[in-house]
Amino acid sequence: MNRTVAIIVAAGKGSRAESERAKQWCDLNGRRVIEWSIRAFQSHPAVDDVIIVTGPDVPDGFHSDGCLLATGGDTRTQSVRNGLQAIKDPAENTAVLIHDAARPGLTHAIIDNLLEALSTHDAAAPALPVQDALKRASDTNLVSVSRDDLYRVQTPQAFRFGAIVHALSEAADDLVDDLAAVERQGVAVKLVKGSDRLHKITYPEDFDMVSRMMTPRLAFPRIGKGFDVHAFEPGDHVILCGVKIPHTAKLKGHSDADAAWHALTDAILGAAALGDIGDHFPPNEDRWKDADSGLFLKEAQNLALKRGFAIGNCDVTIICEAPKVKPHRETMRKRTAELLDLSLDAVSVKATTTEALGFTGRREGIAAEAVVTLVPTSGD
Ligand SMILES: Nc1ccn([C@@H]2O[C@H](COP(=O)(O)OP(=O)(O)OP(=O)(O)O)[C@@H](O)[C@H]2O)c(=O)n1
Ligand SMILES: C[C@](O)(CO)[C@H](O)COP(=O)(O)O
Repeated sequence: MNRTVAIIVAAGKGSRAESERAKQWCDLNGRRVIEWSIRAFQSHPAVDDVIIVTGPDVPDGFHSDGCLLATGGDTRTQSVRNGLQAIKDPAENTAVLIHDAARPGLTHAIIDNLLEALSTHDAAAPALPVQDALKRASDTNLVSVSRDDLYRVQTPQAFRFGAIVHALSEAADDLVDDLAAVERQGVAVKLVKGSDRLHKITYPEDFDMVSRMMTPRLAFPRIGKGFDVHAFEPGDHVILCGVKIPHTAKLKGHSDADAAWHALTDAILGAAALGDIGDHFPPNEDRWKDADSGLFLKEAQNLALKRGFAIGNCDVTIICEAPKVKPHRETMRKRTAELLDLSLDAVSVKATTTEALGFTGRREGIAAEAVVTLVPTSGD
C-alpha cells in the first residue's frame, strides 16, 4: 500500500520576520503558526505520518502530539534531508509532502490535488501565476521581463520518496526549494493551483496578511439558535458539554442527556436550515440509547460543512441553580473546541440561574441555550 508522509520543516530562525521568537512558534489566530499545518496534515485521511523538523528553539508547552521529530540543519535543504531520514520504513513509492511551517494556510483541497497529481507525475507543487508587471532593474537600467510561464511556487511540494532522496543526494545544500533538486533531471512535474492563503510568513507584515486570509469570511454569516431541557432523575452526576459533573441527581434522556451540546447541535442545524436534532437522531432509535452527544454535535458540524458552512463561533448558556457550572466552564470550552476543531476563542460557555423562579429555579431540571454563526468555507 502507498503510504503518505508529511514533513514540516520548522528549523529556520525566521530572522526576516523579526518576531520575538522564530515565526513558526508565534501565535496566529489562536494557534502557533506550525500547528495549523500539523492539524491540516493530521486530519487528512490519506496522511499516515507527520514529521516535524525543528531546531533547538522549540518553546516549552509545545506539544508535537502524534508527530515524529527530526533535527534541523543549517539550511532548509539540510533540514529536508534530515526529515527524509526520519521516515519510518520508507518504500520507493512512499508519497512525501514537504512543507514550510511558515505557510499555515494549508487546506485539504491542496493536499488532495497534490496527491492526485502524484498519481500521474513524479513531483507536484502548488503554484500561482505572476500577476504584476515584472522589471529587471538596476540604478541605471529598467527592462520589462515577460511574465509568460512564470509562477510563484509554494509548498507542500510532493514527491515519491525514492525520487527526492536520489535527487537530493546529487544536489547542492542550499536549494531554493525541493523541486529545484528534481527539475534538472527530466522529472515530470505538475503544478497544481496554489492559494493566496498559502502565502509564506517571511516579513513582519505577513503575519497580519495571512491572519486575515485565514479568518473565515464573515460576509453573510448564518445564525442559528438552539434550546434544550432535560429533567432531573435519581443519579449522581450530569454531563454538560461532554464534561461529567458530580451532582445529587442526573439528567433524564434517551442519550447522555447533555442539554448543552444538544442546544448547540440544534443551533448548528438551525443555522444551516437542516432541521433539528430529533430529525437526525430520533429518540425512539435504540442506537442512540445512552449515546455520547458529541456524536450528534460532530455530525451536525459535518452536515453543515457539506453544505459549505464552517462554524465561526458559538455561545452556550446553561440555566440551572445547581450544579455550579463555573468551576467546569473552561473544561467545557476546551472539550467543545477540541471536538469541533475550533480555536478556544471561538467557543463560549456561560451559566445563569433563574433566581429560584420556574422549573430550573425549583431544581427540576436544566435548560441550555446556544447561538452559533456559520460562515461560508473558502472553497480552496
Ligand atoms: N535551516 C533551516 C532553514 C529554514 N527552515 C524552514 O524552512 C521554511 C522556509 O524558510 P524561510 O521562510 O526562509 O524561514 P527562515 O529560514 O526561518 O527565515 P529567515 O530566512 O527570515 O531567517 C521555514 O518553515 C523554516 O523554518 C528549516 O527548517 N531549516
Ligand atoms: C521553499 C519555498 O517556500 C518555496 O516557495 C521558498 O523557496 C523558500 O524561500 P526562502 O528564501 O527560504 O524564503
